[in-house]
Amino acid sequence: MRTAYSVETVRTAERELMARLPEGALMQRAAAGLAAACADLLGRVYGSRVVLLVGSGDNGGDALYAGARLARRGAGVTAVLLNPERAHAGGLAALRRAGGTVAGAGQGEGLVARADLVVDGIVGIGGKGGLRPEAVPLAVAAERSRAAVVAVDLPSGVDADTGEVRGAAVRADLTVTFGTHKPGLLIDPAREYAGSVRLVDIGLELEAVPPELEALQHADVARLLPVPGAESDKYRRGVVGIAAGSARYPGAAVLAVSGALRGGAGAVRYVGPAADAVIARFPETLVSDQGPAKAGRVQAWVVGPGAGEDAATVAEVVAADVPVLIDADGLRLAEPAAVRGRTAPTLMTPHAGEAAALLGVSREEVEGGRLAAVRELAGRYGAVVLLKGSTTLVASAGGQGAVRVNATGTSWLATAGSGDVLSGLAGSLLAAGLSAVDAGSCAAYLHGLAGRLTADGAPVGAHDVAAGVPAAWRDVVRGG
Ligand SMILES: NC(=O)C1=CN([C@@H]2O[C@H](COP(=O)(O)OP(=O)(O)OC[C@H]3O[C@@H](n4cnc5c(N)ncnc54)[C@H](OP(=O)(O)O)[C@@H]3O)[C@@H](O)[C@H]2O)[C@@H](O)CC1
Ligand SMILES: [K+]
Repeated sequence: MRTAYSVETVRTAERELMARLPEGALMQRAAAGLAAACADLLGRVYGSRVVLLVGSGDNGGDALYAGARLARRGAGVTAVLLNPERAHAGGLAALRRAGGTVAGAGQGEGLVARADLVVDGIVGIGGKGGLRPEAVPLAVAAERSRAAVVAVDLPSGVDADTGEVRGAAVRADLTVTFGTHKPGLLIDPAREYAGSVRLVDIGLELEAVPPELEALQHADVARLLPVPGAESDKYRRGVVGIAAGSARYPGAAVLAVSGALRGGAGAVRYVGPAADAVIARFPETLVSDQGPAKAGRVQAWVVGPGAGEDAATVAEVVAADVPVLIDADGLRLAEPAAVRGRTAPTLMTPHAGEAAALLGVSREEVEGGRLAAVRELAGRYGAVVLLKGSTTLVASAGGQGAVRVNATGTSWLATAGSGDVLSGLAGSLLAAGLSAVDAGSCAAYLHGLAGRLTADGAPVGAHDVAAGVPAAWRDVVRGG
């Protein structure tokens, strides 16, 4: 499991560790890891041109000490000081001793344009808001230049705790972060600014503290996925009910069923007006022309994909005493009080637009502040909420505790019907006995991986993604 901790938690752990270590030891650990990552990226350090962008805090100190290490290995290192009076004194002295030079902010843009490597030490976890105006031209020059850009701890200008980006921020090829991932490194939009992320262990002790974010890895998903025992029959493996599709949108039903068939349930039961289309494509589906309440036993329901205006079916499913996944039209049609009143687990799976409608805010607000939005929805509905997107988030019912973040997605998954497949898949995992948080996060993981494996750099349709789920599942259980 990969975890990310809030700045407040990092600060507390940092204080405790600093009290036990000689002064400056932590910064030296950070700088050593940073310099090693820079050297790896440069390939040849000797003779390379390195420009350090140095702000007034310890983030700049890390950059200066790392620059000193690179200068000792023969790099030409120049520090551009944004605030010369307040630059880290020890770091500056170390750089000078190693043969590095110092320039004012006015020379920065020209230096950046000619550099092989730019180290962004403008601001780290002490930052508030986007970049300040004096730092913006340097960030722009770094983006335009052919130099590799390495961010120290975080790309300057992004919010460490939320992943929000207000105004300009540095775009990095690599972020070298210390002690733990920060939430912003795993959540869009900030995640996109970070490039690839390298974690440097500086000895912070965080195991006893609850993280802000958790990201499942292959081994975690492999442990959670259902495995049928020798005694299993279809009912013991779980039956998932799909109440989806309409005369207008029969395809949503077909796609939800296609996901459900690959999610580990022993059988898929379909109720709704698209039974013919479903059976034609997937003859193994149990179809019923009765409503959900009369359809026969299921261990979990999926309701909403392509449901159109069928509020009665949504209400019937929401009243069921088994785990329920509510998606798409179902999110709009479900009575909030009925959802809140449920006692069995509920999993809601909105995309940003649907989440915005439920919260009464703009889509941009949800996309810019995904973590707050998913927690808020989970709190309001007392339900597990899976907020879809390039970094899908899953919040526990009530919105407290660690939020799961999924990073297996690919932008090729932004295709019509892809969400219907995800719903079926997650519903199937719910029926197989996973908790709503596990079902949602494992489904997002498999769905993202299936998208990657199937797309392999080319456009794919939602049905291809569903067909790719078994390969993703095998990849996970075989350890990648
Ligand atoms: N955690 C750990 O264990 C370790 C942490 N370490 C390192 O320390 C870093 C944190 O250092 P920090 O606390 O000195 O804060 P930092 O991020 O340098 O910025 C503060 C300065 O930035 C300024 N500023 C604020 N907002 C701004 C903006 N938007 N745009 C531009 N400037 C802005 C603000 O200026 P002021 O408001 O005072 O004028 C203030 O002076 C951390 O990220 C990591 O790199 C490692 O060395 C070792 C172990
Ligand atoms: K930085």
